Amino acid sequence: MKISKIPEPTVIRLSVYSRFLNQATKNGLDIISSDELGVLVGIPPAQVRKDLSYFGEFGIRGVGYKVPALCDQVDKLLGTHQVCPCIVVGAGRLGNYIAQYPLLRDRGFHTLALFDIDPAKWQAYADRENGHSHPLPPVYPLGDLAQFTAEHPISIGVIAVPADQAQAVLEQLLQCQITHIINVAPVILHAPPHAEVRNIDIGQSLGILSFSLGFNTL
Ligand SMILES: NC(=O)c1ccc[n+]([C@@H]2O[C@H](COP(=O)([O-])OP(=O)(O)OC[C@H]3O[C@@H](n4cnc5c(N)ncnc54)[C@H](O)[C@@H]3O)[C@@H](O)[C@H]2O)c1
Repeated sequence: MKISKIPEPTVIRLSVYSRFLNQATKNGLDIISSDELGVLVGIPPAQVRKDLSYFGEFGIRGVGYKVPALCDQVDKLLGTHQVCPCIVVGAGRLGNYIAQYPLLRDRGFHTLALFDIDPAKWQAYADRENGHSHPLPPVYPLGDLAQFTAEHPISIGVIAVPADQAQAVLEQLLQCQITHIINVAPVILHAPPHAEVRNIDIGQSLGILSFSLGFNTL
């Protein structure tokens, strides 16, 4: 099935189901109905049934869905069942956190390396490595980005640098043929149509909540 044929809001909901179903599988839940799934993830059951209809007649009529099998199908559709090699540019607090976050690794998001302009960040990695063996990804100079990406197939690049550096980093990633990008810097980036940039900004969500709370004074 071609993922491009599925509308984006459905893909977003599938990733919500995936998160829930992975946890439910770990907890040993065997069967779930679309009604139960809808209530538990906060999506109307009719919408859940419509979304899951992308899998054809997969559920057991009158019973529901086998949780591990449904989880497997959703992850296969999203592509999260396979390893997705990533790099992170900006080895600061957030960049390191993303690179080391176990849940992302569990979901196939493997950070192969971080890149930074600050020699202290490469040195910190070298010191760590000399001290003991560890599973953390290496930190390299930004100048090594082109060579590294030529030698390793990278699916996703993460931009975790200060806002005023983010556009330049985006352009460097594009030059390295990395077109699928997560940007956590609080800035709007300008990307060509063939690139897909996803922005993640807690500040933006706070603004929306602040409005919902009625904090506006107009
Ligand atoms: N998305 C969110 O909700 C959220 C939350 C917190 C922070 N942020 C943003 O994430 C970004 C990183 O935050 P942080 O706290 O990790 O910052 P940080 O200062 O700890 O780390 C930034 C790193 O980027 C490196 N850097 C600077 N310019 C670079 C360049 N051109 N190329 C490569 N590396 C470069 C720095 O040397 C540093 O190691 C910032 O833009 C920050 O505003 C976003």
